[in-house]
Amino acid sequence: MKTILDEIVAQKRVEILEKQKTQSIESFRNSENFLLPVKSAKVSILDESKSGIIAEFKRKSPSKGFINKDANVKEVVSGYEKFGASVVSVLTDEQFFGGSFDDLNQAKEVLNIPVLRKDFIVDEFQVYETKAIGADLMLLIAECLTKDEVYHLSKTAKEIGLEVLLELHSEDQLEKVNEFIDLIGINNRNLKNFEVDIEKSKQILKQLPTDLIKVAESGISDPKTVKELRQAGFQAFLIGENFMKAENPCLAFEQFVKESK
Ligand SMILES: O=P(O)(O)OC[C@@H](O)[C@@H](O)c1c[nH]c2ccccc12
Repeated sequence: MKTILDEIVAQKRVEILEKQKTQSIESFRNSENFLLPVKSAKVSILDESKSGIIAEFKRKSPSKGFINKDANVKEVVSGYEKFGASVVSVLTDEQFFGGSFDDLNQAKEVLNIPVLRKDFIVDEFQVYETKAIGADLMLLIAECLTKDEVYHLSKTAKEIGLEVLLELHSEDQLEKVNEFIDLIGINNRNLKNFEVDIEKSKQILKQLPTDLIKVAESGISDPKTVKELRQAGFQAFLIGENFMKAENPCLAFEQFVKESK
């Protein structure tokens, strides 16, 4: 059966082909951002003066539809940083998540903490693009990549200075972890059917390499859950919808951080 993830990836491949008509890896290499140093998410997450939260800017999602269509990106992400976010995640997929490069650029303009490009990266072209648009790290989703693809894409990312967050959803994807991965995310949300199961993160955690930063992703809406996951051994928490759906995402974030300490 064709899943939403298959649909998104198929669409990505169409977009990449379209972009390749006018852009090339070479053009990315020559871009202004390309030689700029990246900010380390690893370092920021381990900085104990911050919350450990990777706060996400997400306008919509395939599972929820519009969450906050017209949110002001600069306002929201500045609040995230001010109240202790370790990293900001910005969706750059347009069709399914309502994101854009412009959102990422605007976020970059006001932030001092690292910015994660949240998208569906399936081709080397997008890795170079990620650096060219000024992101500090990128997401790779194990579910839609072979072990070889994860290896190749993460190696390329490291070569150009980007950090890599590899997202896993099940134990059998652990074999895709390699030496170029900086952070491992366990997605509580099954991208095939959108079911959320917090216990999932805890189960897989026990089997993760100890030297990597471990991120619990998705479906977190209670500060107590963060405490619980931190106790279990997670160092970072990727949270989007819970803040974005609030009338004032910054305030919601501030409150959440206080209660999750
Ligand atoms: O909004 P939530 O439930 O707090 O989840 C954030 C983040 O984990 C989620 O947006 C996400 C996790 N993996 C992804 C892959 C692609 C797009 C989005 C995602």
